[in-house]
Amino acid sequence: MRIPVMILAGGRATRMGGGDKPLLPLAGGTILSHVVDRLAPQSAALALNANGDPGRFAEFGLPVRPDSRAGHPGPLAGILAAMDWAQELGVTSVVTVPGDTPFLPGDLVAGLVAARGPLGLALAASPDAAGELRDHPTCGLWPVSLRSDLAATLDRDERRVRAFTRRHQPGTARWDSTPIDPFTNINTPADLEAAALHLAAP
Ligand SMILES: Nc1nc2c(ncn2[C@@H]2O[C@H](COP(=O)(O)OP(=O)(O)OP(=O)(O)O)[C@@H](O)[C@H]2O)c(=O)[nH]1
Repeated sequence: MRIPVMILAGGRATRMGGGDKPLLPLAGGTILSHVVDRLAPQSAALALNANGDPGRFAEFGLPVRPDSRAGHPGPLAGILAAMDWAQELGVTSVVTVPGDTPFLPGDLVAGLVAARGPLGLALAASPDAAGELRDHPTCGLWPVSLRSDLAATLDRDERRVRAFTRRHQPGTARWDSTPIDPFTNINTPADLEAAALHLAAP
């Protein structure tokens, strides 16, 4: 099953000092180019969720969709935009990934599809430093059937992605480090430096 993927790039990057974190240079490309390279072979269609002038992402040639609900900060607004896009495409599910995770697995979409819960929701997960399995709630497979519940959640000004996913019995797809955790995200300049070193290693 080929499923569309939306890359969430609507954050404010406060820990990075502001601006478009996905467009920061990384190992001969940008953080976002690494995300796109990993997702393009496994998705039926790719789009970006970002607000403001879409022209700054022109080099990628991807559709850029703003948050469906302006004034609702946080990733849930981006996930709603992904569901709206999926509905327009006439498909029943959509995958979202954060735009600041350059090491995503090459079998992400297939793994999420295989792990779907009873309502069709699946989240990616990986063990943390203590070995505890930790889910990554912005990296998941979302059934469009949850759209009206998600819109109502935003209308109530609830912003926590985990609180939303817990209500919908998510399945969990696990990936281990190879040797880096594939869901490592880049939040700070030190994270960016560490990612560049990892990619430069032989
Ligand atoms: N559409 C949308 N996506 C968001 C928003 N805030 C965060 N995200 C996305 O959610 C994912 C996780 O974001 P965070 O790391 O929590 O936030 P960030 O803006 O990237 O960075 P910080 O401001 O440093 O926390 C990333 O893919 C962000 O692009 C938002 O207000 N709207």
